[in-house]
Amino acid sequence: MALFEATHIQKRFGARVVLENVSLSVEAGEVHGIMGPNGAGKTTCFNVLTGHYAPDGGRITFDGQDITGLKPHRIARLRVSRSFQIMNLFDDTVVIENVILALPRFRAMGFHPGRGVFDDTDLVAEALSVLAEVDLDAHAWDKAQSLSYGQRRALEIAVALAARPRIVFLDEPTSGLGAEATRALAELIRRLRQRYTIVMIEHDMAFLFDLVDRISVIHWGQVIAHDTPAALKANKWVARSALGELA
Ligand SMILES: Nc1ncnc2c1ncn2[C@@H]1O[C@H](COP(=O)(O)OP(=O)(O)OP(=O)(O)O)[C@@H](O)[C@H]1O
Repeated sequence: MALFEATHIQKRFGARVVLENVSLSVEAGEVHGIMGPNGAGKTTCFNVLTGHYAPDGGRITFDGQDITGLKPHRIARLRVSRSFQIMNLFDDTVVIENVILALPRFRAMGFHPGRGVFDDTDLVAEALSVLAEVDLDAHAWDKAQSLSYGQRRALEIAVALAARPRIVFLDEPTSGLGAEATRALAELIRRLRQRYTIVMIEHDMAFLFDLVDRISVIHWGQVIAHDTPAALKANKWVARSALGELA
């Protein structure tokens, strides 16, 4: 049984049908890529899968449980995490604070005016271990705004990992990164894949094809192909219609 499965997902905005019939499944331990031309509906698909938009049709299951239409916080509580295309960090704070604020145990404690973010040494240790997973533990007490662009992307991923997700959705992780930072990110994802199931939208074909087990190609509101990178490269029709760079 697939860990995460979406069947016949539909989503429209007014009269505009963005997802007409999207079905995809992700196995536990897999790195799954989502690609397709600009405006194909990839981010909309993520938004539906993670509860940010309610679908107009179709069904989504996670670990056998129907999660269709659940609110984002309910889905997040099942340990489904996501990162966003636009960097979503608290810049004025130190690196580790970004992670502490995302820890489920910190969030469950609620807000108390007298309590500081760093008061609980167990939470600090937990956040440090998350930062170590993305190689940012040495920068834990630096201001978030002092990080390089590539390190900021790693911190964003750490924020997504803070909930110890069973599956993590990354929306265009290489966007805005130069060649060196992209290489470092590929290395990071190679390590993370040993612990996490990952789904990522990506435009950088070389990056994607190198890292993923399978790819779903979204075009015209549907998954037009679903296969391994090698098989997709060999599929001339897919290459012409959706992979521009490879054609
Ligand atoms: N909230 C919304 N209201 C109306 N239209 C929307 C909304 N969100 C997305 N769309 C439209 O849905 C279409 C698909 O957008 P989406 O961002 O999902 O595509 P994408 O494949 O992620 O594109 P890109 O690769 O450029 O990020 C676009 O035409 C977009 O304008």
